[in-house]
Amino acid sequence: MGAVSNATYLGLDLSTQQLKAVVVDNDLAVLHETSVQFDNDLPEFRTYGGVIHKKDEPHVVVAPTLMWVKALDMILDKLRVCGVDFSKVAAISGCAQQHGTVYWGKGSRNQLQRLDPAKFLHEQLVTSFSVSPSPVWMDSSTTKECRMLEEIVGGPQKLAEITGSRAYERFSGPQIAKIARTRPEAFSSTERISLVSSFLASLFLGDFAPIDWSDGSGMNLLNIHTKDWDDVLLEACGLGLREKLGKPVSSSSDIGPISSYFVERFGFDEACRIIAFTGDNSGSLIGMRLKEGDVACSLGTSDSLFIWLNKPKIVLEGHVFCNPLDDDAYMALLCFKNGSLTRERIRDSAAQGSWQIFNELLESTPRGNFGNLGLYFDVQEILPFLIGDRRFNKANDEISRYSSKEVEVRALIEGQFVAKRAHAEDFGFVIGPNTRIIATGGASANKSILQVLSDVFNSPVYALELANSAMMGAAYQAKYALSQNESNFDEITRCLPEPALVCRPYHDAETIYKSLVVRYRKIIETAKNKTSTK
Ligand SMILES: O=C(CO)[C@@H](O)[C@H](O)CF
Repeated sequence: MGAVSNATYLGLDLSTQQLKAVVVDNDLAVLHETSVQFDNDLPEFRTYGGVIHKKDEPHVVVAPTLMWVKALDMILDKLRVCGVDFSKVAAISGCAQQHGTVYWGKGSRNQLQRLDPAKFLHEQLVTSFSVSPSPVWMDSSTTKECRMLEEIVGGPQKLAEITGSRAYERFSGPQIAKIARTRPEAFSSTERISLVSSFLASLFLGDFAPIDWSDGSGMNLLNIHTKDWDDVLLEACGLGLREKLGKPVSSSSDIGPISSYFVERFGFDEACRIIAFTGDNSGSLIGMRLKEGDVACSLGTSDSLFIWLNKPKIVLEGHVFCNPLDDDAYMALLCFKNGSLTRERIRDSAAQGSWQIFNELLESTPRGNFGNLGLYFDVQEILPFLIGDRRFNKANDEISRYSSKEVEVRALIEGQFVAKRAHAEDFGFVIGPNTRIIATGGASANKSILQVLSDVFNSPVYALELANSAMMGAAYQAKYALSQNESNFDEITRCLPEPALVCRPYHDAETIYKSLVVRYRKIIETAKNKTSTK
């Protein structure tokens, strides 16, 4: 079918809380967009924020694999009811929450290859998974496996040099190693291990889809220089892992035709191509059309900062991933686990659950918040590795509560962004006079929050018309991958509007927040020392 003028492209984002889908035309304009919210639309799975926190196993966080399958059944029917003509879709790509792992049991490939178009996917795949529910990125129960991986290659610095990151609890390698150690029978009966991204691609492909280099960089298993698995790390995690993972591919690979299941059930053209799916942050980098020098700030379930890198660097905090658009480039990522769910907690406790009241409270307090600074970590934070709430007054005494709700609200938002700036500077992000912060994710629609982001980074903040940059990135990748022999990515996306300026920093911002960043560093050093001596 190729890139013909009336072609459309389907992009999906399987994020933590929902599955989102968008159909764009040949000019990448949105024709249809819809979503399936896991908690509300699939209540039978009893998730909160799309995940399940295991009560009897601290730090274990999972998500029902079959819920994701059922969400795909639902979202395609929602698109069909919206009037989408699937026969025009020339290519499909997607992205998904990173690091989560899906374990396909013995015989599941055969099931994928022989799906009955008269039935729902979830009816046919209910027995396909050897491990379910799936461990997801919010899990932090694999510290033992992290230390093992670092030790086997000669330490965290060496692991970061090979895979782009020191070992992190949420990364797929430590997660797989834990399954192999604690559930050896399930591990040995596993035919294929997918990331959440390649799992979703497998459904469309009707076969096991390969892991792409960019999302594969979030596993502590892929050598980001050779773009191949590191055998020492594979063997340390589990026997036969190379075969279970399959060969990783470039993120803009055409991985094959759509499964006949979708042709017969939904009317897709058999010429529709499936493009490799990738991680949600990589999808956002594509959707934001990030330029060198820009800093992307994604404000979602997790918050993340990322930049384009022309070459890798070795860091002990943060991550270097293979670039999803340019096979010779990279991207830097800093991830903060306590994002929107923490903001919603304080919205509910301090602002009666109303964003309007939240914003009024935020705007009623001065920059610097009378010297108060707060850190709010509902779940084990990644950067810094701390958990719990910590509130400090202007004398830097830790206190149990603030005197007013408006101080609490500002302490949350300033604390989240001061932490981001401190860790970004430690990583080597250059925040200078020409820096643009490009905001995306749900909270990027909140101008009051973006004003604090602008002040803390002393940089102007821009936002895209569409907050769902990861989903849009998937649609752009679908078209780009089909057309990359004729046009480069900039040419493909030139028709799109540039990010719009939302706010600029106040003149006093740099003075206020430069000192808050110093204070933040001292607070977390003290807190980490206290935690390590416990
Ligand atoms: O863990 C993360 C990145 O390393 C998060 O951004 C997840 O991808 C969110 F789904």
